[in-house]
Amino acid sequence: MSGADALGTVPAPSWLDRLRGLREALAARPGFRRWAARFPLTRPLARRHARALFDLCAGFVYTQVLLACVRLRVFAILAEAPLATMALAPRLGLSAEATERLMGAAASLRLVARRRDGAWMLGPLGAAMVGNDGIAAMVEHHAMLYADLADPVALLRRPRGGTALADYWAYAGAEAPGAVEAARVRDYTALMAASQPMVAEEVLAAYRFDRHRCILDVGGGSGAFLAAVARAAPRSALMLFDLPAVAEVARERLAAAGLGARSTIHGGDFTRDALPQGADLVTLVRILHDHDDAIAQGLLRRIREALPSGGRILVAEPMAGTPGAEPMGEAYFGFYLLAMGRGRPRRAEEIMRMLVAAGFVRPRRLRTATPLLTQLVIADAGQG
Ligand SMILES: C[S@@+](CC[C@H](N)C(=O)[O-])C[C@H]1O[C@@H](n2cnc3c(N)ncnc32)[C@H](O)[C@@H]1O
Repeated sequence: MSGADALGTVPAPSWLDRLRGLREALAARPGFRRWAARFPLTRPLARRHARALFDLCAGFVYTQVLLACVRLRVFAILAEAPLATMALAPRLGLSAEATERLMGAAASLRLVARRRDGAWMLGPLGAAMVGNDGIAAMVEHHAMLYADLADPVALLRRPRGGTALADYWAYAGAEAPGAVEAARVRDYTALMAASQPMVAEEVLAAYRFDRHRCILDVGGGSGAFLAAVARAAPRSALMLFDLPAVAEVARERLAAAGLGARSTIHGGDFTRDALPQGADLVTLVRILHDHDDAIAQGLLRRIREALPSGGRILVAEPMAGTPGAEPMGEAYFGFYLLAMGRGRPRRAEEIMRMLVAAGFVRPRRLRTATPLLTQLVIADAGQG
């Protein structure tokens, strides 16, 4: 909420807001914009703004270019070897003309690049997608979000639910999440497992897990994160808690990874059931933002109850207000979770306040290499 009171009266603006107001009032005048676009000192800024605004208007087209590249396996094909249009076209199942059209668009987005001899090679962004099944899976998954966002005003006005994403994330609107059937958790659990390695890499580089005797991953999905933790903390016992249908998948996956003897799997509903005791570290990876405040706060309280004094909680998820990646929080996750029908992105400071309200002490942030992917907050279970 803003600083406005219940009647909507806004307090006097700060001098900085006054300056901003003046600048935007000028920019809102077409005559000033025409002048700024020609005047040498303001021209670079005017061009940057025009480009940023164009990118906002056209972003959905860029996304579809990326989707076409993913569906046609362009990056995997060019990772084998650069190819000329005539050789690439049959691999993509496109005409030479359509291949040129797609590659030209992808080159302008730095997904691919044209060599001096005319052959197509990977561009810097396409290269970053090679071998990263998690990004490709998210690009495919976005087809659903794209459909839900077709009429954003209607989405903002309608009651929750009735969207493709609310149906996909079966727990989001369920009266009794614990009763959600296996068939309804399969797809999201596979998507989470595919995108988990990039998150686990960030978290493991930022925090030492081998100082803990027993680690409980709440909402641990199929165990992809716990399996990565197991390698970094070979002597720690492992516990996972998730909905019963997901817990079954985790049991099989961890057993197949040779971690059956080290891990205990618990099926349940963390909005109602007590969490298992015995861990000195509880991890919550990509969980809190999926839930409204009351559920999220209740979950933190349950975790505090399950931890001994001196135990610790680690929260890892993309957070609002990430410097340099602000649209990822408020715009992307804000609207993704709106379509899903539950939850909201929170700032690290807000999560720290919630942790204190749940009885944790010394909440603090840990630095990650790519805050866009995940930020980290830890806190300790105080006495009592
Ligand atoms: C977004 S996924 C994250 C999975 C995993 N932590 C990861 O990062 O890959 C959220 C997880 O929370 C689980 N979950 C949601 N609501 C739950 C509830 N009420 N009780 C137990 N688990 C729940 C889901 O089944 C899902 O596995």
